[in-house]
Amino acid sequence: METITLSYPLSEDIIARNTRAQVMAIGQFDGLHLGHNSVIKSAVDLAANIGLPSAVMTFHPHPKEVMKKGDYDGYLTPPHEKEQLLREMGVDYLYIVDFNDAFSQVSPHDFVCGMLLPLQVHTAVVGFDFRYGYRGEGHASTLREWSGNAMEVNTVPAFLIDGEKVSSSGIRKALQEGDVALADRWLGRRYKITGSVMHGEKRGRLLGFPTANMKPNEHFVLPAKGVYAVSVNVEGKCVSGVMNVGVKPTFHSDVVAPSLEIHLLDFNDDLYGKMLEVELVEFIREEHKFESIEKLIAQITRDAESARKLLLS
Ligand SMILES: Cc1cc2nc3c(=O)[nH]c(=O)nc-3n(C[C@H](O)[C@H](O)[C@H](O)COP(=O)(O)O)c2cc1C
Ligand SMILES: Nc1ncnc2c1ncn2[C@@H]1O[C@H](COP(=O)(O)OP(=O)(O)OP(=O)(O)O)[C@@H](O)[C@H]1O
Repeated sequence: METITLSYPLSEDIIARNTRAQVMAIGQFDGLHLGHNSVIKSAVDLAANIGLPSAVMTFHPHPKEVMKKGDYDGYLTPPHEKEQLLREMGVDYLYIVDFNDAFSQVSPHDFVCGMLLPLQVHTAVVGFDFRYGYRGEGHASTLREWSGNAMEVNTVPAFLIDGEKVSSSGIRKALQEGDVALADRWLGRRYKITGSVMHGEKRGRLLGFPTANMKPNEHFVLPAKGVYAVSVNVEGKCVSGVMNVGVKPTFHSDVVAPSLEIHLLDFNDDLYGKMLEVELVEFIREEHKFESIEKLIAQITRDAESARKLLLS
């Protein structure tokens, strides 16, 4: 797969190199959940059937981040992970459009005529509720119209689970409520956060539970504060663990930003500076302020046992 970054208006270079018609799925696609998969798979399958390359057009940064919408809280799949997942789906070209204030003002007509037609989009594949252009005024139904019938448009029906439309915002909400099972069901895989191990306050070892303090390498959506059973990829090796997402109220009363701390089961190597991929497996409990360190240690011992039962038995 080739990744191409674009900005509006398109440069002469980009227009000149795009000489081949393509089938393009268009959308934000944060999370690449099962609804997104059905749109992208439909584009990949159609492209194969008619002998054209398949493409995905997405936008970065997230429009909600640029437009300072109050409900923006990070990425489910930052660009690097999105790229990897799309490659695995067999997409030929990934176009990442620079989403900025100026681009947010581009009209639906100009998006179609100034971006999709010069990129030789033969068929645009979008979901039933796709919106585009200034204030989201463009609909799937107007794509063909603005192209003067030069472009085909395939609209994919809603992908539902238990009667509900699978959506990125639903997955964000589920994670923020600690509902890992729902997030996983809608994603079609486990939610994963990637980051590197930093030095912490070095208290964990004294408690008998050394922890890797992880700094996410992107602005990921964080799950609800609490304790989770996790499966961790440490340099290609899969290790089970238990993670606390929280502010450690037993020791601090003024911390606001939650930290991510992982205790790996049956593991003793030095992890500082290493990259971890942490998959959430199950929510175990909420974070508490304990009245003594002994009570905290007893609880973490039970947490580690719960994680062991969930992951290793
Ligand atoms: C599985 C697990 C559960 C934890 N639960 C809590 C908790 O409920 N309340 C709390 O104040 N700290 C909790 N902690 C955080 C510990 O207080 C923390 O690991 C310790 O302060 C060490 O921090 P440091 O690595 O930054 O030195 C938990 C840690 C782990 C690994
Ligand atoms: N469940 C779904 N079924 C079919 N198409 C979908 C589904 N979810 C999204 N799409 C389509 O995928 C493309 C990308 O959509 P978008 O990223 O806005 O999805 P979303 O999950 O609904 O996001 P949000 O929850 O943030 O509104 C659009 O063309 C959209 O119509």
